[in-house]
Amino acid sequence: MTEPIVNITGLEFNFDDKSKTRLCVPKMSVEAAQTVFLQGDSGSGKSTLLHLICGLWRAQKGSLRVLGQELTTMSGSERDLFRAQNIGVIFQKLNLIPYLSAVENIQLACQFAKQSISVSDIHTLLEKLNLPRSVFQLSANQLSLGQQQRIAIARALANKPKLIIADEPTSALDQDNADDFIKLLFDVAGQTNTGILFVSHDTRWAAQFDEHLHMRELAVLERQLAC
Ligand SMILES: Nc1ncnc2c1ncn2[C@@H]1O[C@H](COP(=O)(O)OP(=O)(O)OP(=O)(O)O)[C@@H](O)[C@H]1O
Repeated sequence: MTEPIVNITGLEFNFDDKSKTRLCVPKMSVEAAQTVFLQGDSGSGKSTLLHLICGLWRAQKGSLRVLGQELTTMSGSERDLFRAQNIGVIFQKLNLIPYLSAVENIQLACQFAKQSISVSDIHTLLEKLNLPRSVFQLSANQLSLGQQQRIAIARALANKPKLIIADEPTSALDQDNADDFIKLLFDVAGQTNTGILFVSHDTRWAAQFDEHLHMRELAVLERQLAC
């Protein structure tokens, strides 16, 4: 049997803060090409969990394997490279470089992942995402939010990741743009057999996902306030 692309057992993450906040995730998995909608109350630890799965943060205890690699024993730079090469990340804050064009933003992400991509492949990807050719060379800050979202998806897909992690990616969009965004994400991920772990407060789309997880069944957030 193949291992899930995300495979968590007995994970514990302690914030380095006075409140001694700890997130515990006994068990969680995402299968290859599976789409998972993750829901939870504000402050329940959704973003923290995604930061751990992306390798932005490192848990102190337990096991967190992504695509067969144990992230808890990697150094920060190893996790950065692993993320760049294997995980497409789309956060609410798109983190595009504002003065670079769509094409340059994607090239930069590929350079960081030590992978090469041709300009014509970038154009094909951007066209697939319905970004008009006329804006390919404009800087990101000259584009609409919806266009910037498309670049963020293209950048997340450029390295052909097996997993996309999206943390409230639609919260800055109006309903029509948000619906378009989800459709695009599913279309492109479906064509490439990419798994999706998607966090949102908006449950309208939950039914479209293969699995619907809730933080209260998945994790415990403990806080011991210092006296
Ligand atoms: N850098 C930090 N240092 C200490 N505690 C933090 C830090 N970031 C988050 N927390 C705490 O961890 C808990 C989980 O936060 P997190 O951002 O993961 O929740 P969330 O479910 O994503 O919330 P929301 O839906 O409001 O974005 C919160 O109680 C928060 O106060």
